[in-house]
Amino acid sequence: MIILKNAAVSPYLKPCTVTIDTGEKVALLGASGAGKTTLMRLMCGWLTPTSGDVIAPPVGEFAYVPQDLDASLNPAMRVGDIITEPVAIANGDVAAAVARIPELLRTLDLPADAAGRFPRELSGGQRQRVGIARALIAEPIVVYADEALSALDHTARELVIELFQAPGMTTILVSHDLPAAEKLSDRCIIMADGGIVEDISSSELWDRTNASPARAKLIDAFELLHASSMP
Ligand SMILES: Nc1ncnc2c1ncn2[C@@H]1O[C@H](COP(=O)(O)OP(=O)(O)OP(=O)(O)O)[C@@H](O)[C@H]1O
Repeated sequence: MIILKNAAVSPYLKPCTVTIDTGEKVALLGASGAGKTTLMRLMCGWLTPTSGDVIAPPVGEFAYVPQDLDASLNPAMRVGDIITEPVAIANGDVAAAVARIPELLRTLDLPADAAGRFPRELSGGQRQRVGIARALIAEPIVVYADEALSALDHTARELVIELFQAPGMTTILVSHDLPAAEKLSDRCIIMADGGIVEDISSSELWDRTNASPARAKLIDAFELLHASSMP
């Protein structure tokens, strides 16, 4: 469970109060600069609130999937070591993590011998999937994904969508992609000007009745983009 009680990061984030239950799938939505990453960093414990409280799983129990998965891989390390690195850093059971690699490679549709290769010996899409394997190796109970999905190729995206649906896994994802947020989450937290302005069920995402100005703008932007991409 993640609990924020009036948690603020002055001057960037206004007091935010939110409770996320274990297993919930939550999307953080909002325009650029709305405060999504700041809120996520607060939940990860990478930022300390200047006021209020944050209760969230500690390092070792959550995974963070960065936006640029490919660039997050160390080119000088072999894929197997890259994948198990978070376990080694957390002083976890590296041998058990190594034993999980073959299954993870299969799940993510990566070559069976990928662990012995360097990132440059894989395709761009395969490297992205190595980044996902790295995030999932420690069997996190919470996964934070900061705009990670938009950069994924189709196969990796579908795989990640499936993995994120695992019951019991809490997923918090920052997204600019409304259809993806609707598909991947049960709940949408809409942010604007450094604060939470709406906390709604994903089924209400497209309903303009009582929509906050921030959500109405997101819907407008999506429709504009969608209309302009029509022939
Ligand atoms: N360390 C910092 N120094 C200065 N400004 C900061 C810092 N951290 C956050 N901000 C500001 O706080 C606001 C929220 O930033 P944040 O990165 O959380 O937005 P976001 O909603 O994730 O945006 P984007 O979608 O563009 O990534 C922005 O105005 C940003 O410039």
